[in-house]
Amino acid sequence: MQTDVKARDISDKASNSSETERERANRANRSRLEPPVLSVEHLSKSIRGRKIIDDISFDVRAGEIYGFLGPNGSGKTTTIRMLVDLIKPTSGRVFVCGEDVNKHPERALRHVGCIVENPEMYGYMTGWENLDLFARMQEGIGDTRIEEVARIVRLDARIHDKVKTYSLGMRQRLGIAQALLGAPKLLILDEPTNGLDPKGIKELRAFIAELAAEGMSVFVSSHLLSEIQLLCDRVAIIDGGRVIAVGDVHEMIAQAEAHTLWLFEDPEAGRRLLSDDPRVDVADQDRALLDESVLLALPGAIPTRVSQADIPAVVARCAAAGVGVLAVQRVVPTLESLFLSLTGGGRDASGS
Ligand SMILES: Nc1ncnc2c1ncn2[C@@H]1O[C@H](COP(=O)(O)OP(=O)(O)OP(=O)(O)O)[C@@H](O)[C@H]1O
Repeated sequence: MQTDVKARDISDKASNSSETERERANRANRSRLEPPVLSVEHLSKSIRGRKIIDDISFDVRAGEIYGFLGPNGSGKTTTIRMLVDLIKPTSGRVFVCGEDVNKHPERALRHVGCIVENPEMYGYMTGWENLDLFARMQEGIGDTRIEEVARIVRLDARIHDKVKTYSLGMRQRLGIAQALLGAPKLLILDEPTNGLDPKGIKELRAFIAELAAEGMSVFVSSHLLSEIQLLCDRVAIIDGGRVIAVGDVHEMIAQAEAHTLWLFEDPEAGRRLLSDDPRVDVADQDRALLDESVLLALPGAIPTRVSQADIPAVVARCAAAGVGVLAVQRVVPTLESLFLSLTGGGRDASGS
C-alpha cells in the first residue's frame, strides 16, 4: 500500500535557523513548481535471488529536508548506495537534477554530497588537512571553500586541531563538511545522528535546517520517527524493502492513533475507573508499543486509547471519585505504531 498524504504548510522545524516559518513555507511552495532534485523511479534490487528493494519511487524537491524512515534492515542503506552509484539497481532509475545516475554517474553525482557509513578521516591530521586532501581530488575547490564549509558545520574554531582530539559529533560534522566541499544541490546522510549525544544531535539538526534554508536538498535516513519528525518536511517510509507511505510526517503522525498515558495517585483505583469508562480503551501494556523514554518519564503510567475531546470529562470523573490524577500525556506514536496505522494493523515485511 502506498499512502500519499497531502503536503501541508511547513511548520516550525527550522526554528534554529534564521529562516522564518513564512519564508520556509514560501520556499516549499516555490520548490513544488521546480523539477525534483532527486527522482527515484521504480527502483528494485535483488541480491542472490532475494528482493532487498522492491519497486520504490519518490521525489525530493529543491530545498527540502526529506526523511527516509525505516527500521533496521528495511533497506535504507541499500537504497542510498544505489542513489550514489555504489551499487547498481536490478531495475528502475534514479535521476539527480534530471541526470540519470546509472547512465551518466559523473554528470549526476557532481550535484551530490553524501555520507554513507562512517567517512574515513585521518586522526593524525587536522580537520583542515583532511578537507584539503579531499578538496585536491576535486577541481576548483580552494581554501575559501574549505573555510566556508568549516564555518557551516561550526568547526571553524577547531579546524586546525588534530582529528583524533575531536568528539564523535565533531568528526560527523567534519564528514558533512567534506560532503559539502563541492557545493552540492543534494546532500545525502545515512543515519547521521547515530552515536551522537543530544547536544550533537541538536547542532546537526540546526545546520541541516540552515542548509535547506539556503536551497540545498537534504535526504536523511533514520530509524527514529522522533528524529525525522523534528527534522524533515516530508518522508518516505520503508519497510521490508517497500515504500509503504510517502508524505508529510506531521500529517501521518496526526492521523496515527496516539496513546494517552495516565498517572494516578492510586494506580489500581485509577485503572478500575478507566476500565469502567466506555470512552476509554485501556491498552495492553505490552502491546502499547510506547516509546521507552515516555515510560521512563512516567513510571506506572497506564496506556489508553481515548479521544482528546473526552479527556477533560474523564479527568473530572476521576476527581469526583476521589482518585487523584497526577498526569495525562498524549504520546507521539512510535515508528511501530505508525506502521500499524499505515498498514491497517497488518504489518508484513514482504509488504503483501
Ligand atoms: N550484500 C548483501 N547481501 C545480502 N543481503 C544484503 C546485502 N546488503 C544488504 N542485505 C540485506 O538487505 C536488507 C536491507 O539492508 P540495509 O542495510 O539496506 O538496511 P537498513 O535499513 O540500512 O538497515 P540498517 O539501519 O540496519 O543498516 C537486510 O536484510 C540486509 O541483510
